[in-house]
Amino acid sequence: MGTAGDSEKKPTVVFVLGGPGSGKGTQCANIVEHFGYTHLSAGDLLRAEIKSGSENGTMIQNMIKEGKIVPSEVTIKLLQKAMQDSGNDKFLIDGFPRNEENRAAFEAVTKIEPAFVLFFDCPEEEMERRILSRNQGREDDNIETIRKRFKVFLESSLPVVEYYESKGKVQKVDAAKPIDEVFEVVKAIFTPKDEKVKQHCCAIL
Ligand SMILES: Nc1ncnc2c1ncn2[C@@H]1O[C@H](COP(=O)(O)OP(=O)(O)O)[C@@H](O)[C@H]1O
Ligand SMILES: Nc1ccn([C@@H]2O[C@H](COP(=O)(O)OP(=O)(O)O)[C@@H](O)[C@H]2O)c(=O)n1
Ligand SMILES: [Mg+2]
Repeated sequence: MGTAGDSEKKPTVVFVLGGPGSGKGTQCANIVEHFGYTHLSAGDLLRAEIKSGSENGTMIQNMIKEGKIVPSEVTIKLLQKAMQDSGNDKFLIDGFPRNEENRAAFEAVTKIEPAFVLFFDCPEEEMERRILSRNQGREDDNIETIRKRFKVFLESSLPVVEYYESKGKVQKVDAAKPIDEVFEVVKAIFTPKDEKVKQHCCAIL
């Protein structure tokens, strides 16, 4: 029962990374529908924690407003609880790890290595356009905070992507294309290899 050395199988985790507005949440919803994963957005979990009136709420709210990254201890606890509550064993972890501290702590605490990292690559101007027309009433979707989030993304989050790149674990997707075109590429990444062979055979028959 969760003790070291037992035979309990570790869950499958895919980290979904990309700049603010690159389409992580949008594509995760599509992946859930087609491939039976549970979608856990670190940002959504932090926003729910603020709403719940938790003692960390004010701290989290201030950090999000400034585009800063919340200490991993807080975020990892929320992720672990959501994983347990889901009853599933396949997870898309969206917007996490966002810095080296997030990454190292998650690995140390959960002992889980991601199966791979899905990275949405999108130019900043396009991400800015998308966030400014997102209309989700988010306190951090204003131009001042957006600029700060872009800076944090370049300085702290991209190095995490590079770390996984050096381990050969990154599946990079051109996220500047329309939603359905991005999903075609994403779908191919999640489709098991034997299925792809089958589809290819059917296509040429
Ligand atoms: N490929 C795309 N092309 C145009 N708009 C998109 C695309 N993907 C997402 N969007 C829109 O851009 C906004 C940001 O997408 P979202 O999934 O919330 O990104 P993220 O979670 O990476 O911040 C949303 O309003 C969404 O509908
Ligand atoms: N791992 C994470 C993820 C998000 N966050 C905070 O939550 C904010 C919003 O994250 P998000 O993933 O919902 O944002 P988008 O990339 O979806 O636009 C970030 O700018 C951070 O302030 C965090 O502190 N740590
Ligand atoms: Mg999101």
